[in-house]
Amino acid sequence: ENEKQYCLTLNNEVKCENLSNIKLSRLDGHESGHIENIRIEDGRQLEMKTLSLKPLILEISNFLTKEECKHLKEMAIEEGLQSSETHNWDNSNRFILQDKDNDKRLNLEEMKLTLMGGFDVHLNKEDILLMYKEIKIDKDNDEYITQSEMSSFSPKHFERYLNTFLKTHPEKHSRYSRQVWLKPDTSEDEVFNRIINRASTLVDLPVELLKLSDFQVVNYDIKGHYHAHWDSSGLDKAALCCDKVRKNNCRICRYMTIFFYLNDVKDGGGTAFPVANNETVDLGEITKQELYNLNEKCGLPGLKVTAEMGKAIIWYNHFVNQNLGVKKGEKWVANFWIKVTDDKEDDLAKMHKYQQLLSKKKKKKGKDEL
Ligand SMILES: O=C(O)CCC(=O)C(=O)O
Ligand SMILES: [Fe+2]
Repeated sequence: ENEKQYCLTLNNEVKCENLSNIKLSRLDGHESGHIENIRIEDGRQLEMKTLSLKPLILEISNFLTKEECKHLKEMAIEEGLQSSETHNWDNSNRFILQDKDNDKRLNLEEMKLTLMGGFDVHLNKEDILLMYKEIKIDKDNDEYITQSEMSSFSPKHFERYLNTFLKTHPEKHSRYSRQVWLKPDTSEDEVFNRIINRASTLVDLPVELLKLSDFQVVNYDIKGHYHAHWDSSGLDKAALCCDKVRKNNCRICRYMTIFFYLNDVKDGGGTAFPVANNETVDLGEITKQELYNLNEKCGLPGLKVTAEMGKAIIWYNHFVNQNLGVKKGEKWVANFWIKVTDDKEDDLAKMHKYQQLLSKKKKKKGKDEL
């Protein structure tokens, strides 16, 4: 009866409810192409279009105004963008020899997987053969690397070579961009907070949840891209969500992604979902056909979304997505990754606490203004 109450903000209203009454809402899908009119807080009427049902992907053009896009870009520049690395090259603990067939040597395919895991690079056979030649590892030229051929090489040797190689082959990066985290929880920026509020209304999730989530602005230059990937980790792993444990083996728990395009790209720069609008997804096939590799596969088949300033797309995670690379101009986007762990009570407690903090701040501001 005396169940604990949690207070959360939605549509500018704080509501307090029992744990069991609070549900994580999820927008409904309609058939692909379906358009629903929505009205946002500044009075503008927008269209929300269903792009895919499986997974649910929705598109809202002009969700952000030109000024808001510009503002987010400026905030990012002020904060300082840094090269995106999906993997920390300093610790080579992901460099694990992928001797799949257990024959105590690596064939080209196995080396490819080894380097992909260790350094987030997408190499083809020619790239690897060139590397063998340059670093003189394949002594007998048989395209196999045996234990003895490997013995005088360490991950550092590969790393050094690949660093140089990637400078002239940026398309072989798994992710080639610059990025910066903006901080929704502590930011007092009015425009940013307005955007967060609008997004909260759009996806029908409390402001506190969005404010405790991850917001990242990304800038792509020519050849900038991000290969197909998951925005969230798989559920099957025996690890805790990264919020609770800041360990190497934690799971990234992102319930959904709200994705913003902050400029019009002159050529290229779309986002591809290679397995969208599919009833069944065969992960083995994705890997085998390298559907995640945009250089080789150009993001086909599946859904492609063009980059247009102010457009927002939202989707619920646990399916693959991919982009197409910038051909001309540059590309600015922002990811709003909505984090939900597997512990509802803990999430709500955090949000509730944050809600109290927010309302305290508001009150204080009010007093100061008098
Ligand atoms: O830039 C894009 O189109 C997609 C980027 C993306 O998926 C990501 O940053 O996680
Ligand atoms: Fe992504």
